[in-house]
Amino acid sequence: MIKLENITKVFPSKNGDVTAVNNVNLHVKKGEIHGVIGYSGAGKSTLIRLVNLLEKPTNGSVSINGTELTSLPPEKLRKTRQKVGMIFQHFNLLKTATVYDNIATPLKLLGYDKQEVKKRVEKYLKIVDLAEKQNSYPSQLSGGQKQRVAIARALSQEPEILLSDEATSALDPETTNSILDLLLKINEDLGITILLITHEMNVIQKICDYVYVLEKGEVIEQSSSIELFTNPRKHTTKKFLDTISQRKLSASLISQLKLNGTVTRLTFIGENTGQPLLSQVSQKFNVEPNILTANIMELKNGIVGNLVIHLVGEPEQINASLQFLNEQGVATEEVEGE
Ligand SMILES: Nc1ncnc2c1ncn2[C@@H]1O[C@H](COP(=O)(O)OP(=O)(O)OP(=O)(O)O)[C@@H](O)[C@H]1O
Repeated sequence: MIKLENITKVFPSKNGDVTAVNNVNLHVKKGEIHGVIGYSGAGKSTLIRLVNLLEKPTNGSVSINGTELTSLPPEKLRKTRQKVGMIFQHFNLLKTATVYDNIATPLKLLGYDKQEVKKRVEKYLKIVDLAEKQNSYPSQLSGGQKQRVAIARALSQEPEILLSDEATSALDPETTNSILDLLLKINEDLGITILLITHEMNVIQKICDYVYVLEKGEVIEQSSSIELFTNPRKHTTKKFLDTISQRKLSASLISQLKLNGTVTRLTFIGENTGQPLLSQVSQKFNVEPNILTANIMELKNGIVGNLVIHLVGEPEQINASLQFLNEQGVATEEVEGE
């Protein structure tokens, strides 16, 4: 559905060229939700703007439904762009227009007649649960409601793809959740493919099927969400995971605990709390496992559990216990003090 191949974007500047996006490949299949996560300056905004050619790539190709966009004549590009809706961090609503007109105006400009415009505005306001606000002005709405209007406006052009540029970054956690629920509903009920950029791991956790970690313009790690949450490889990915789980323990505590054992993170898929396995470990081997932190993360496609344990015992017994846990499908990772 969306395919970026070897995409690079270089901005020339007085102090030398800036490579905002460097040789990125990305493939979003129909009906999936993919997320790009990265810190400020990683190149996220540039990357998402390359998808509908709001930025022209310096190198590489962008295809939507098999159509290569970079070589399309303007009229055909305009038509293809209509398949791609976009929502933004700051909503981009017209302050002087009512909710109704914010959605209706772009439709009128596209040439739809009055009846069709009315039908669509009402249909999509209902989908975003704001039917009663059509005569309000943006200043009379909360942030979450403004984003709902922006979503209705994007949907009213009946796109196949929705691009989300930090759509929840300006919202509080509860409102963020309700907007993410709405995006899930849109994806499921209307079959719309979603590509989003974010710096918030909870957004990835809640709605993404697949994740790309972007750093200095490059994708440094990519995988299904479940794989990323169970087996993060890069330091940056682990730092993002630290923001949503109690993965961090103080360095001094870890050093102290390591005097008579190891501190190990166990990650497993499913609701199993890990407790029965730990009982087996202490029965089979001469070790004593103590749970230091525990949490369960609900992802879009499953549940990932995380336990940090202090395993007390002789090194050979500890190694044998860890091997046993690996054989049971539990990922183990030694926790370092930072
Ligand atoms: N029009 C431009 N001209 C020159 N440099 C640019 C331009 N747009 C972006 N950049 C540079 O490209 C790099 C990536 O910027 P980009 O805005 O894509 O990152 P980001 O991950 O979206 O960051 P943020 O979350 O802060 O918006 C930065 O170094 C930025 O300064």
